[in-house]
Amino acid sequence: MENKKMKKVYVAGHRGLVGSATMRALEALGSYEIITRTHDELDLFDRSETRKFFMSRRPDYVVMCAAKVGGILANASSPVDFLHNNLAIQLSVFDAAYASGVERMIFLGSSCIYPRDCPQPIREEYLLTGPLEATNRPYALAKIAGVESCWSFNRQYQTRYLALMPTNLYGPGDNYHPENSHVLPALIRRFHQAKINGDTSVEIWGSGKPRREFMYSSDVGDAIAFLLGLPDSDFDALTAPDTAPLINVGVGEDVTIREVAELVKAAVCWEGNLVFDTTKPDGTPRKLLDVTRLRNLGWKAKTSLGAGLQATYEDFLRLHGA
Ligand SMILES: NC(=O)C1=CN([C@@H]2O[C@H](COP(=O)(O)OP(=O)(O)OC[C@H]3O[C@@H](n4cnc5c(N)ncnc54)[C@H](OP(=O)(O)O)[C@@H]3O)[C@@H](O)[C@H]2O)C=CC1
Ligand SMILES: C[C@H]1O[C@H](OP(=O)(O)OP(=O)(O)OC[C@H]2O[C@@H](n3cnc4c(=O)[nH]c(N)nc43)[C@H](O)[C@@H]2O)[C@@H](O)[C@@H](O)C1=O
Repeated sequence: MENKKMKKVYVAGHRGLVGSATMRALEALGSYEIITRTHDELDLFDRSETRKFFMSRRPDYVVMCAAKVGGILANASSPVDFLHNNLAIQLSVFDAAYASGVERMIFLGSSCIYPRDCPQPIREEYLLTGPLEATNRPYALAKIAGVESCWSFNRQYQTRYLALMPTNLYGPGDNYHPENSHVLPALIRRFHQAKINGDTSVEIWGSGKPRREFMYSSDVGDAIAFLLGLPDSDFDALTAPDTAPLINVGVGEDVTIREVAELVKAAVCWEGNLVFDTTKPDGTPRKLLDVTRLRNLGWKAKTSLGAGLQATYEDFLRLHGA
C-alpha cells in the first residue's frame, strides 16, 4: 500500500478563537502534522523572521487565523491598528508562503468586507459593488487586500490560495473584554455580572434592530478542515486563476440584536430589563451570507445558536469563575 506523507499544516494564530477551533478540527482528523508558533515566538509583523520560519519548516498548507480582530467599538476607536496590523501580517505571510512553495493556503476574511447595503443574502460576487460600513472600513479594506492577494498570487504564480468569508463567530476561548469584544461575549459577560450583582437592568449597545448571523467557532473550524482537505480537483476549481477565490462560511439565518440578547439572558438565567443605548453605533444593518457555494461542496454548519450559546457560557464560567 502507498505510504502517503502527512501534509504539514501551519496554523497561524492557533491560540485565537478560530485558530483554536481549527486546531481541534485538524487534530481530530489525525491526518496532518500541525506546526504552530505563538505570537511571542514569531511576530508575523517581522517579514524577515516570518520568511525564515517558512523556509526552515516548509509547511505544505497554511491556515491564516492570525489577525487584529475586535468588535464594533474597537474597530471604530483604533482604525490604524485594524488597517495596518492586518496589512503587515498579510504581507509577511503571503510573501513567505510563496517563497517557500506552500501548496494550499486558507486566508480568513470576514462578512464585513461586503458593501454595507448590498442585497441579502450576500453572494460572493457582491464584493466591491458598493460603499463599506464606516465602523469597520479600515479592517474591511485590509481584508479585501487579503482576498486580492490570494487572487493575484493565483493569477501571477498559479498558487492555490483560498479566502474564506466567515460570518460573526463566537465560542470557547473568545475575547470577553467589556469594550473591545464582539457582541456575544460582551453580553455573556454583562448578563453574568448583572446576575452576580443582582442588577435589574442591562445595557445593550445601539437600537437592537441590526441583524447578525452567528456561527459557533467549532463549526468554522470544521469548515476550514473540510475545505483544506478537499480533493485537488475541487480545491483547484475554487482557486483557478480566472476565479475570485472566495467562499462564504455561515449558517444561513440571522437574528436581531434584541433577539440574541434575549437568548443570552435565558442562557445565563438572569431576570431583568434590557436598556438600549442608542448613543452607541448599530453598524451594518444586516449581513446575512448566501452559503450556497459551500453547501454545494457538501458542508453545512451543525450547531444551533441555543446550543452554541449554552456551551460558550459554560466555557465562560470555567474561565472566569461561577
Ligand atoms: N471573531 C469573529 O467574529 C470573526 C473572525 N474572522 C476572522 O478570523 C480570523 C481569526 O479571528 P479570531 O480567531 O476571532 O481572532 P483572535 O483575536 O481570537 O485570534 C487572533 C490570533 O492572531 C494572533 N496574532 C495577532 N497578531 C499577531 C502577530 N503580529 N504575530 C503573530 N500572531 C498574531 C493572536 O495572538 P495574540 O493574542 O498573542 O496577539 C491570536 O492568537 C481573523 O482573520 C478574523 O478576521 C472573521 C469573521 C468573524
Ligand atoms: C465580526 C465583525 O465584528 C464587528 O462588526 P459587528 O458585526 O458590528 O460586530 P459586534 O459584534 O461588535 O456588534 C454587533 C452588533 O451588536 C451591537 N451590540 C450590542 N451590545 C453590544 C456590546 O456590548 N458589544 C458589542 N461589541 N456590540 C454590541 C452592536 O452595536 C452591533 O449592532 C467588526 O469588527 C467587523 O469588522 C467584523 O468582522
